[in-house]
Amino acid sequence: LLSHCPAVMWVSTIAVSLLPLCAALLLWYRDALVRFYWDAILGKVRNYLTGRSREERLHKYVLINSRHGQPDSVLQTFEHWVAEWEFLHIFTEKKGQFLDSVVQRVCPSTVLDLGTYCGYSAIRILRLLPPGGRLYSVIPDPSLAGIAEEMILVAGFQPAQFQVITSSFDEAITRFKSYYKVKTFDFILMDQSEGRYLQDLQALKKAGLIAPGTVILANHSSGLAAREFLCEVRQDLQYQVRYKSDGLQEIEYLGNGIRVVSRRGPG
Ligand SMILES: C[S@@+](CC[C@H](N)C(=O)[O-])C[C@H]1O[C@@H](n2cnc3c(N)ncnc32)[C@H](O)[C@@H]1O
Repeated sequence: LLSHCPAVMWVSTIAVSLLPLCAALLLWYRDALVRFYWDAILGKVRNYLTGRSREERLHKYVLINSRHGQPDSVLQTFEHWVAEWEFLHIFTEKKGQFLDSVVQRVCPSTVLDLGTYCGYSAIRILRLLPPGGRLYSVIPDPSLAGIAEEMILVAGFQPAQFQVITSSFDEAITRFKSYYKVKTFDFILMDQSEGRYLQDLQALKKAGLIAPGTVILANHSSGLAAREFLCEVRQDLQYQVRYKSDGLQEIEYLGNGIRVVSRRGPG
């Protein structure tokens, strides 16, 4: 009987025709949905039950379970936490290996890590820096900065090798030359919110903190929020997008150098 009702037939037709769109949207926003699920529901329940934030729970777990002074053990303990306990938005597995390969190739002396979070990517980079290399890592939230700094120290790095900066990204960028005496960065990891990528890149350039040869690795740069950033670096002949892998874009600042045909990397 229902199949003879025109209204039901219309609704069914529309529902079926919208299915591919819904599937595409689910696929496109799957990372955001996973994040929402963990952040909004399970995370809050756990915060309530333990009286600690997720990052404080991770901090305690790493302090207890890692071998202090051994960066790889600290990194593995982070990864174990993510695999067994709670989702964290950090570089792991494929992305981490790609980050390692870029750092090893660039061999940077001065590094900027935008979006320290709990210090995972900072430790990952620090363990590959040449002697005398220094990493500056920026995170506006002071409680996260405290956790990250302790994690980096637990991994065995000395204060002379790194600086965790607790300030807005804008303020940090304006102070690198005057206060931290940074000339230019050889390598920049962009893992703050994607909507900031373009403005932070422009601010870094305006402040004279990037030079020909500076390599920028931008995470989640294929998403909608980073579209403007990606259009800019693709169109501007001063940049070369060199490798793409798993949502990561490796970009080299050439200045007025010559742009060569782009190469595809692993992944
Ligand atoms: C994806 S996490 C960085 C993860 C880190 N790179 C790692 O792998 O260990 C990004 C961090 O930057 C912070 N962040 C991003 N955009 C921000 C903004 N506009 N203001 C304040 N904090 C921001 C987030 O709160 C989070 O702590």
